[in-house]
Amino acid sequence: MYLKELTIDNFKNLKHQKVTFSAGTNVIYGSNAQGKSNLLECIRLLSIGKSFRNSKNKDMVCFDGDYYYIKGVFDVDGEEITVETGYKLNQNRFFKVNNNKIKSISELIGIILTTIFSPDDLNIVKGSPSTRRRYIDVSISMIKRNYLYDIIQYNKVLANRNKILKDVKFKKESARLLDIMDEQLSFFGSKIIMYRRQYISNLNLIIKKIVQDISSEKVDLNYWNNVSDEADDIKSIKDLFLNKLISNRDVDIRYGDTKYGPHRDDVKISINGHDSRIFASQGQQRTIALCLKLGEYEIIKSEDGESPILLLDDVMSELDEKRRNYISNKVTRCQTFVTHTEKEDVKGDRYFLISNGVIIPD
Ligand SMILES: Nc1ncnc2c1ncn2[C@@H]1O[C@H](COP(=O)(O)OP(=O)(O)OP(=O)(O)O)[C@@H](O)[C@H]1O
Repeated sequence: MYLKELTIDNFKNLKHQKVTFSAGTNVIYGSNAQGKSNLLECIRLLSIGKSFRNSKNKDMVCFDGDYYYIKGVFDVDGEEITVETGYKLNQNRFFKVNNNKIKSISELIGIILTTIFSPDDLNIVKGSPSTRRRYIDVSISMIKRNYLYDIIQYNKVLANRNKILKDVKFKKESARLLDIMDEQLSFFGSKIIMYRRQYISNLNLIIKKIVQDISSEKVDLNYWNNVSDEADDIKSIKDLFLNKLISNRDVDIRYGDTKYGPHRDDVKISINGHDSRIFASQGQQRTIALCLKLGEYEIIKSEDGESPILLLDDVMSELDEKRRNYISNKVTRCQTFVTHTEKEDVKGDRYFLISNGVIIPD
């Protein structure tokens, strides 16, 4: 799959422009703060419906404008697919696929596959469990169509359950409501746990191979959750989860919060047998982050049959030659966007200079 043409209007410092790209490697170069990452942000937004820099909608609107609009024309297995998004200040954002409005991001994710490498990937290794959950959830959503829907539903039920738990006027009706919510929470939660367990076990196998190729370290991923250590079929996980919710209900009421469930999940990453959050050096953290992303790329490719579009945001300069070559050899025959300050440093099929928000093909 590849992005053929991108139309951008008022997205951050990128004013109105239409650009066509190569199906191979597109090198986006230019000085600092010219709009290179903003361009990758547009492409990622069309793929997962969210900014990879966690920008809010209003912050993505150009300072002197009141809306932004992005349209990408993609080739997916020979078929042309158009994805559009737009936002006007104080209105709702919209997404369209082939001119049809879609209701939820869960219908968008998985159509245009992308994997992004950015310096912020280090946070997956050293950040909080929620950062690792987000990384895993986006990766799984790309390949499992209903996964994001399950997550959204789970979070809605969880928020309602916590609201009831905190309600000082806890009554008999509240107990009945909690019965219904525990049933729903265990229904959606068991699916999330099962998919995460399968995905992380698969990723762990792939990463072990990648690590061997690029370093002498030993990296291990372990899925951690407080519902079930072993069970990997939905029914057993659901029963275990429901029992925990019911038996812990009094404690949950006391704390006004739900103790058990995938909202507390983590991925424990160890390097040479030690917790990477505490013991990994900067260089080792970078190696792990790179392997996590390469692993994600491999899984999406093998599950979908199509290579995701690769977005390499300012990462080449941080890697040594061995790792740069490894990426280049690994990701052949897929469309790539690489941002860099110097044109000469990166081999590409087409080059684009970005200057003050204007994309100029060479
Ligand atoms: N809403 C906005 N409206 C206009 N400009 C914005 C907006 N948000 C960010 N910018 C500008 O976009 C520019 C940053 O663009 P970007 O992050 O893409 O830079 P870059 O070329 O990747 O730089 P670097 O090489 O330093 O990473 C900054 O000048 C910033 O002020």
